[in-house]
Amino acid sequence: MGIEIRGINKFFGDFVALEDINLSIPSGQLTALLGPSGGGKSTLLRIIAGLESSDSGTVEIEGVDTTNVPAQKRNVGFVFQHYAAFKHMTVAKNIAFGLEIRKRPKQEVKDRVQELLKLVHLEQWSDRLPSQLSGGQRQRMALARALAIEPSVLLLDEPFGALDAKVRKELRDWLRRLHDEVHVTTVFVTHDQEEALEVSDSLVVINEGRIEQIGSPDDLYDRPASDFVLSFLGPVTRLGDHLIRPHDIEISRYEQAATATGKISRWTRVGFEIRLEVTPDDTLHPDPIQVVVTRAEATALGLHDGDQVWLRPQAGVEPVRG
Ligand SMILES: Nc1ncnc2c1ncn2[C@@H]1O[C@H](COP(=O)(O)OP(=O)(O)OP(=O)(O)O)[C@@H](O)[C@H]1O
Repeated sequence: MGIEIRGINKFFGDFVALEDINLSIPSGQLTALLGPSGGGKSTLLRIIAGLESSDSGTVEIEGVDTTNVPAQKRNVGFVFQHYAAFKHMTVAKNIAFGLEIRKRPKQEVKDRVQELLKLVHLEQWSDRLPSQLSGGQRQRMALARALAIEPSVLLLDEPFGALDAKVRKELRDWLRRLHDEVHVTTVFVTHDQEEALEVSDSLVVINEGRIEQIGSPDDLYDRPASDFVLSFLGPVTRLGDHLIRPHDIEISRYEQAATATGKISRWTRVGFEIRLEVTPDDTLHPDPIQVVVTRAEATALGLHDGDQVWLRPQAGVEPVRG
C-alpha cells in the first residue's frame, strides 16, 4: 500500500521532466526525494498531490487509483517552501481552516486544533497572526495545518528551504520526532543530502527526470549504484582508478603496499576534522587526493604538512571504479 507510482512520464513541451518513474512508497515511512535542482522532484511530488497531471502512468494512494482524482479529493496534506498562510487569521484559525471547510463539529475542531498546537509546540502562539511568527514557527504551523485533515499522505516540498542553517537543523530533528509520533506516510523533497540522510527512512535519488537509486540512507551511502549517487551523497576523491570517500582512505607516513604515494600539500582544520590534500608522485594521476582524518588520528600518526605519505582504501572499503 502507501503510494504506488507506475510508468509516470511528464513533458513540458519537448522537455522530458520525468521519464518512466516507477516507485513504491511504503505506508507510514518518511521518504525523501533527493537530487539536484531541476531533476524533477517537485514535479513528481505535484503529480502525487494532483496539482500537476502526468502524460502517462498512474498514481495509487493507499490502494485507490487517484490518477484522475482532483487534488482536494486525494486527502493529501501539502507544505511548500513558502507557505501561504491566511495573513488575517490567527495561528489557531489557520490550523482549523481545513476542518471548518469540511464542516466538522465545533468541539471536534477545537479539540483537534489544541492537539495539533501541542504537537507542533505552538500552544502559546495560538492567538498570534502568522506575521508575528518566526520562519521556523510558520513552517510548524503549516505542518499542523496540513495534518489537521488527517491526510493519508503528507507531501513536503523543501519545507525548510528558506530558513537559516541552524533553524533548518532544529526543524529536521523535530520533523523526525514528529513523524515517529504521527507515522503518516510522508514524502519530503530536498536537494540537501545531509537533510535527506538524517531524516528519512528511505531515499529516492532523482536526476534529470530519472530515478538513479532507491534505498535506505545506509544503502545509498555505502553502496551507491553509480558515480552520480556516490558524489551526490557526500564528498569523493580519486584514488588511482577509483572513486572513494576522503575519510575511507588509510594514510601512513611509512612505506607500505599502497594505491598512491605523495606529499601532503595542504592542511585545513575544520572543527574536529583535518582535511588534507596529497599531491601524488604519479604523473599519470596528478590531481590532488583529498583525505580526511580526525585531529586525534593526525596526532597519533604524527602527520605534518609536507610529509611523504602512502594511501590506500581502509580495510573493508570497496571503492567504485570511476
Ligand atoms: N510548468 C512548467 N513548465 C515548463 N517547465 C517546467 C515547469 N515546471 C517544471 N519545469 C521544468 O522541469 C524540470 C524539473 O523541475 P522540478 O521543479 O520538478 O525540479 P526539482 O528537482 O524539484 O528542482 P528544484 O529543487 O530546483 O525545485 C526543470 O527543468 C523545470 O524547469
